[in-house]
Amino acid sequence: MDKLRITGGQKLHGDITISGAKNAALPILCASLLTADDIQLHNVPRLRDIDTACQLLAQLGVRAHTEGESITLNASAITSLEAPYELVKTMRASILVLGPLLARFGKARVSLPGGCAIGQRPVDQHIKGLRAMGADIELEHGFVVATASRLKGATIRTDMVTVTGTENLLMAAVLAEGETILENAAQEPEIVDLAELLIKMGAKISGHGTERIVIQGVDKLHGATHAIMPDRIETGTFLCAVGATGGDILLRNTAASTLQSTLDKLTKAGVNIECGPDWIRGRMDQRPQSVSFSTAEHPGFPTDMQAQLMALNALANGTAIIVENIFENRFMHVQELIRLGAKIETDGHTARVKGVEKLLGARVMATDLRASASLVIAGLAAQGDTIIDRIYHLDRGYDRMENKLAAVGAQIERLHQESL
Ligand SMILES: CC(=O)N[C@H]1[C@@H](OP(=O)(O)OP(=O)(O)OC[C@H]2O[C@@H](n3ccc(=O)[nH]c3=O)[C@H](O)[C@@H]2O)O[C@H](CO)[C@@H](O)[C@@H]1O
Ligand SMILES: C=C(OP(=O)(O)O)C(=O)O
Repeated sequence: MDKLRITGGQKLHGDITISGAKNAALPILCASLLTADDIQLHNVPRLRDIDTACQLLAQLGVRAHTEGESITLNASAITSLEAPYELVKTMRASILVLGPLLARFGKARVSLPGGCAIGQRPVDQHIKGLRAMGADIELEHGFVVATASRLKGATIRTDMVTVTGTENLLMAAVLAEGETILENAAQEPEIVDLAELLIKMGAKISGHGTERIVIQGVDKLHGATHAIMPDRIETGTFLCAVGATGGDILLRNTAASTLQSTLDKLTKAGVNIECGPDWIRGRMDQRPQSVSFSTAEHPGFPTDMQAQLMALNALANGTAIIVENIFENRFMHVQELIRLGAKIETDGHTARVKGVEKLLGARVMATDLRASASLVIAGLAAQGDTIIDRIYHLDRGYDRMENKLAAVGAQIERLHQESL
């Protein structure tokens, strides 16, 4: 297992190009199942979840051609309607093949995604919505087994806001007969990106980006070309890093409008933020100020940024109260941040972070994707060496993170398994 070694204390200076968004690319890759024509995607991030999604699509018979950050997919010769456990267990977003397979082929068998470290994460709302559209769904031997002659439009109100739930139902509804209304829909920018691709493919969708999405089903979709939106979480992660270390970084190929709540909190923490049409500059020349926050659905503060902003707070002047409202078990980075010298207490969904003047490098373990990112940020600001173990979590969702950080002055290197 690879590790990262970081020698902290370097200020970050320079440019970083932000990659395409993992959480937009994953549903969009699955949307290729909705047509027999080519789907040509650009700005696809290079990371492990994308490889897993491509393996899953290949297993279903989708042909893919990759060239740099572009992938062309063709689902004209599907050979299987089953997403096996081996692939689904490594990536929960695999459940996103359910809606498209059912809508186009009337059948799908998808392994139930395993309980992941950050919470239980059931898929009951995906199932409830597809049933409302007329699908017959059974849970058999750990698989969701779904059939439908043709899905029928319905008004669906999910019990809570769910991002992949909204995406699955959206992809099912575009080929259903009649009108579907998704109420209490997720409003995340990644939903908008998916809807924009589907519209290019001939889907009739309105209201995406609001809590009520209206879809008029069509008989057939066609090919399209689309560039994946920039990754707002990668953007926010690098801004937290410069907030913790100090310095001046220019993030290119990003979109400030997709991360306003994060930018607001970073500004309160003392980071000087300037935005242009496709760039954000973050400058920091002081000790950060503590900033309290609660995670919420978009446009609220994203749970996927909670760990990173906690790392910044660990070094801040003052005490921050952080409330995690989306996942029941998303504080696993706390124990590791404490190993670096942070002063954090948790009580249920609330963490109290009393900023310290310095962190000291130590050996720590990554427990999930954003927890790993928080340890990188803390390690960059800590005195001495930090070794982060189990960085396969980081590789799931960050595109060559250590290279991007090294290019702006961080002392960070990957220790490959064989060199350990
Ligand atoms: C690939 C992807 O886009 N992942 C993102 C997506 O995950 P994901 O789509 O899995 O997260 P959801 O929005 O579905 O989850 C929100 C909450 O609803 C619960 N829930 C969800 C569905 C369901 O059927 N039943 C149920 O109880 C979940 O356990 C969680 O407590 O949104 C999360 C919330 O912004 C982000 O942290 C993830 O990075
Ligand atoms: C939790 C995340 O991803 P996933 O839903 O793929 O586990 C994330 O991107 O932070």
